[in-house]
Amino acid sequence: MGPHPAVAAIRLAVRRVLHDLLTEHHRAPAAVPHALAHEPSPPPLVLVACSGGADSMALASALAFESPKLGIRAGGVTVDHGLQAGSDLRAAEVVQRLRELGLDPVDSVAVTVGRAGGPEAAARDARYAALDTAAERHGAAAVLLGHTRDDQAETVLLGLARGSGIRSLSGMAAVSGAGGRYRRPFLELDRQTARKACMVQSLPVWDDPHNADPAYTRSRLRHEGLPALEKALGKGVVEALARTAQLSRDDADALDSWAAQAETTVRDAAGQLECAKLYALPPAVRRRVLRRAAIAAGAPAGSLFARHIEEVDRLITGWRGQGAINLPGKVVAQRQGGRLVIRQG
Ligand SMILES: Nc1ncnc2c1ncn2[C@@H]1O[C@H](COP(=O)(O)OP(=O)(O)OP(=O)(O)O)[C@@H](O)[C@H]1O
Repeated sequence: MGPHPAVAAIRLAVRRVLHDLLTEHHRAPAAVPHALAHEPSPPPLVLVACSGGADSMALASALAFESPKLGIRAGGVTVDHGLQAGSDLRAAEVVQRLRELGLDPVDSVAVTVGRAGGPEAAARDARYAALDTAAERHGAAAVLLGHTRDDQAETVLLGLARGSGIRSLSGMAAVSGAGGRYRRPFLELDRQTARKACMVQSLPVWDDPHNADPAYTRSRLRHEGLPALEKALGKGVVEALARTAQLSRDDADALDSWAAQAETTVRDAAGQLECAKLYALPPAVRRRVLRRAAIAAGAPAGSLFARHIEEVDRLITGWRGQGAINLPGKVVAQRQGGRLVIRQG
């Protein structure tokens, strides 16, 4: 008898990603010192980022099962955010569970969570910094994350509520980070399947109380927003939102490359942006050109919002002699004799 369907599903999802990694590894093996150049390159190491929750425990179990069959080394990292009493004990417990699955090396990394951008963003920044460091320390080829289709649907809704265009609707990528380090094998799998896979394999899981705390936006969305949407629109809404993410990502990539090309055609010989040529571009491309120009002038991408770009756009499409527009990073945009000048002032 084969494994339970939920276990088969998580293993298949992980196997696909491991196959991709092996193909990439054989195509571009890591640089080796000259003396070792003739020896076979060591098998790649893949780490699972594990909170101890159902999604990442399911991921760890599937990695532990699939990696030896493909000659891949598998390890794990858990990050202790230090946000709850006893979080160090919980991290130690996760380490033990990962070792019991046969993963090696397994690390627990304690981080200090700052305040920048709010509690969720600060914890995320600290977590990714710790995962980056762990991956580099061990020379890992990839770090697997347990984001599911449900997480993706939540991310799309959060982007939609920000009102900043299709890039923010495109959610999380299956491959991201420096050199494609982060992989999300469960992005097309629902949370229930991951949880079920843990249950049937008798894997103990830890339910993060933050996930149920209504003080957090994502938690409210998970427990109130999405269930209300499902009630109104039907069960397929999560899948539809996840599909929206993929379609939006492709559209956003296409528009970005269009804008990169257009930018070279709207500058004069001195490199200044010509307002008439900007005016002739489709709005979606023009706004991207303006955003690129503002970032090139020194505006930090993370602080540059849709409303900033709309104001700059009005210098082109709604010109009535407005003054200079102040942008984040002390960048100023102003119209001067048919040219749009964007510079740090
Ligand atoms: N403390 C942590 N240590 C290591 N990895 C983490 C930690 N917290 C989250 N991750 C990684 O990020 C992924 C997404 O985490 P998040 O908390 O957003 O989702 P989740 O649905 O609660 O996941 P999980 O059920 O695995 O905790 C996790 O599946 C895991 O891979």
